[in-house]
Amino acid sequence: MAQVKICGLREPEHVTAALDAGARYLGFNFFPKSPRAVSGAQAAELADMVPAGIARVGLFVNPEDALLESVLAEVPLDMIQLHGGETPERVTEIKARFGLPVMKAVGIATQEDLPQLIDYGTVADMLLVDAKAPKDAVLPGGNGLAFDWRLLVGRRWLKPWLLAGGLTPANVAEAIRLTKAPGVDVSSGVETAPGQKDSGLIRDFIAAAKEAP
Ligand SMILES: O=C(O)c1ccccc1N[C@@H]1O[C@H](COP(=O)(O)O)[C@@H](O)[C@H]1O
Repeated sequence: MAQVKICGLREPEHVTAALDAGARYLGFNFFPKSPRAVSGAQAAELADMVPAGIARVGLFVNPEDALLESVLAEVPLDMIQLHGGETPERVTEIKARFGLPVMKAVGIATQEDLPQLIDYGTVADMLLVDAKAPKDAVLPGGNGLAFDWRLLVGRRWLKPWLLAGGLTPANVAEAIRLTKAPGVDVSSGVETAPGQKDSGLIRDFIAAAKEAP
């Protein structure tokens, strides 16, 4: 059964909805330009609601050490998600310095992008296979854009991975069926407007992912 990450949570009711429906990963966004960004204090309150066994993931984009230090001093995260242009060397450095597993996002548009998944698979603990953001996008993820999932058919990576990018309650089962993704990650597909999560959509998404063949 596919595991589910709900990303960009900001409200206690949506954390409860995700936990009750069976999410395995909950994402808190620390990228200031995102409509889903939370402060350390907000995230600490949400993180306290999460039982053992469910991973609290902090999303960062090209973070400096000072940001990681200040967030980790306040929020008990279980994993760091790196969603910018962090190099493999920077992934290794962050893992060593902060002692947490790292999930590295890789943007995919064409098959030329796929070798990055091999490179990052040697250093990251998990891979997040997302749609490549448009060149002029403000956000490097969370844009509700999908890529051609057929690029992933028959591929295997060195590390556990999640599929992301434009997933919704309506298309997630087909995405899992086609790619055989062991897990999926969603942000805008469970929202009614940017940054506005919806408990019903969260439940529908998780149910559809768990029922996927
Ligand atoms: O969600 C955001 O605002 C965001 C900002 C900066 C980097 C990544 C972000 N979100 C991640 O992108 C994937 C895909 O998003 P979507 O479902 O297509 O909206 C999401 O799962 C987050 O991990």
